[in-house]
Amino acid sequence: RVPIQEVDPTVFETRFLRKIKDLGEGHFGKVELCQYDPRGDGRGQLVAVKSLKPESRGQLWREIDTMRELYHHNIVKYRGVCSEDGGRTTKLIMEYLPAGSLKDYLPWRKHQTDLRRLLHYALQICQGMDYLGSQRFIHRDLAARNVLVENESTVKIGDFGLTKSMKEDKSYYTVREETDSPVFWYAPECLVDCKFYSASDVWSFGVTLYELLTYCETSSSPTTVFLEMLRPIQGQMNITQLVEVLMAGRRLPCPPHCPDAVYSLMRRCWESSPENRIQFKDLITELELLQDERHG
Ligand SMILES: COc1ccc(-c2cccc3nc(Nc4ccc(N5CCN(C)CC5)cc4)nn23)cc1
Repeated sequence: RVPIQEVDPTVFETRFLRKIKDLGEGHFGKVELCQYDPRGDGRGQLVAVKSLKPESRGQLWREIDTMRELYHHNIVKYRGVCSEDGGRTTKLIMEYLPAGSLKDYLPWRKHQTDLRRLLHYALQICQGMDYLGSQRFIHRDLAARNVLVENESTVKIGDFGLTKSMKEDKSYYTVREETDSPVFWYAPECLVDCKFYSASDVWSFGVTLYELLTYCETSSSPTTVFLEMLRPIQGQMNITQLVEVLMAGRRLPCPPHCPDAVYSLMRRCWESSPENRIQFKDLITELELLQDERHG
């Protein structure tokens, strides 16, 4: 009997990985669209391939180990890894979502996307985040740019570059000096104490909900609005000014045409102290109630 060659489907060979285009880059490295075509018939699957700058290699393995353990309808699927030159460079292979992130998708679909659908996306993000929290992970970079669109009824959390595991039962993660941190998505405790709790992800979700209700348009983005609010006196905005404004109780404004009930949900994500913030499981309940109301 000839033994059937056991092929590990999560091992991708470089020679069959054909780059098609760049999908995005960050301080981490980059994500490319590739076709994996081992049969060479041009009918291989499309995949999103994340590679990191060499100095962040350790980070990529943490990200790979994170994604390997996550199975949820609203989290982008891990496909496998591709190691080159003797494992010195490793790439993370994920399912490819053709429509891109909410920031790529929503501004162009503004007129086909009603409030009910926005709340449906918000609910799915909370379901993904509630699952992430149940696995003792903290995302630390939840924003519309990291939420990917599978189709007009499904979105998935798509980037775990800053996700930290809280296995050793700590309740927060101490942020190292981050290069270009998404400060306008950060809760006060992250800005002041460099501490990231699961409740800090709830704050970021509130900002992401604000982005959804403004259709992810750059003109009304959190960065634009906060910078206007801070109107940097001596030009360059600094973290202290942002903290002062937040400690004074200032928050992003209610987006145009956003119902009070939805804005009050955002405000409950932006409570100054983490323990007073609403949790993802309660956000799910509230968003489901709002959905039913909208069913009429
Ligand atoms: C921070 O940059 C990224 C880029 C891609 C991903 C990622 C991870 C895991 C799966 C996945 N699927 C897609 N799809 C996708 C499709 C289209 C576009 N854009 C098309 C239009 N362009 C103007 C912008 C990019 C971007 C991403 N992106 N993507 C995550 C972070």
